[in-house]
Amino acid sequence: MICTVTKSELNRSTFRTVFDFGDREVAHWFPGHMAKGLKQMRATVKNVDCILEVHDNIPVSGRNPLFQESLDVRPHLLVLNKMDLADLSAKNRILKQLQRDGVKNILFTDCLSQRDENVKKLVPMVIDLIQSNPRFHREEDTNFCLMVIGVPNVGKSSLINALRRTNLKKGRASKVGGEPGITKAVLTRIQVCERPIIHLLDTPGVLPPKIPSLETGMKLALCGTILDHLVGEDVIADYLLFSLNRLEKYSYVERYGLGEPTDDIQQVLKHIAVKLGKTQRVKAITGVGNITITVPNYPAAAYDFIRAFRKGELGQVILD
Ligand SMILES: Nc1nc2c(ncn2[C@@H]2O[C@H](COP(=O)(O)OP(=O)(O)OP(=O)(O)O)[C@@H](O)[C@H]2O)c(=O)[nH]1
Repeated sequence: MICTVTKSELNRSTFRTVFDFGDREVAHWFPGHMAKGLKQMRATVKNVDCILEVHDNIPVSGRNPLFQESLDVRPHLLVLNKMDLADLSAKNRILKQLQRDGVKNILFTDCLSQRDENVKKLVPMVIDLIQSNPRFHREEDTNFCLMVIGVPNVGKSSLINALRRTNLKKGRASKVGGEPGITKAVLTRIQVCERPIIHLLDTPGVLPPKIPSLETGMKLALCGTILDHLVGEDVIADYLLFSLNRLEKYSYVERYGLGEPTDDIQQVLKHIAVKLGKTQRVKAITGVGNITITVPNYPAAAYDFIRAFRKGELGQVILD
């Protein structure tokens, strides 16, 4: 049998199979003030009928085991948001994995879409869940109260806005931000449905992500859960390239005019910088005097590469 291996395939066979995280210290990646939320959430949970736990394209390792330990006393719906950015061919595998972890109720959403059918299903699902579980001291109350929780930047505020848009035809109530931790730890009740009356407790639900390994930490960083500068945009960009190659998502090659997949982040960033005109003129001292040379602005290119991924422009991906 004749087996033809292209030059590009041969190159790819030399790509990294493991990422070298170095001796980074994840302990400092998560600002302490966010951990305070958990205490507040524990105190609040007794006034809640159902918990909406929101996650994005790290649906398994992005979850915080503290949730199961301290908040899993109420009916629970896991909302996997940003599904427009996810590779849905992995959906069944993820569902099985989550079911093995004891998660029974799961809904996939895209909160930015005005026509997401699953956002419409959320209220009926929640009502079903509440009515099939004991409500204890809240049995007489005809109004329902939900709590939204999740690690930063997964779209909790966007979900609240989508629910208001869908069920009340109302606009934004919750501030949406691209930086993790924009939702402040203040308890706010936001109405999301008229019949029955359903309120959501916005904002206390920022769980500090549990970072059991550098790999999980880097996935969280890639999805914008951790402030970029705490991890380093250069290393996030390199981990992004590593992940795209591992998942065989090669659309970056054409987008940045690279010719073929590469495992070399400097090469990718150089192309991005040139393509986007993100170059800097710097002075260099040579043996024959000072000259000005043009060099790629690597930080700006890294920033652009990461942003493109988060907007789904480098393909649909599930990192778990
Ligand atoms: N593509 C896509 N982006 C989304 C979706 N939902 C939210 N986003 C974006 O994700 C970013 C974070 O959204 P927020 O709603 O502020 O997230 P949050 O969980 O409230 O954030 P914190 O306040 O940091 O806890 C924003 O840039 C949103 O536009 C979605 O379904 N799809």
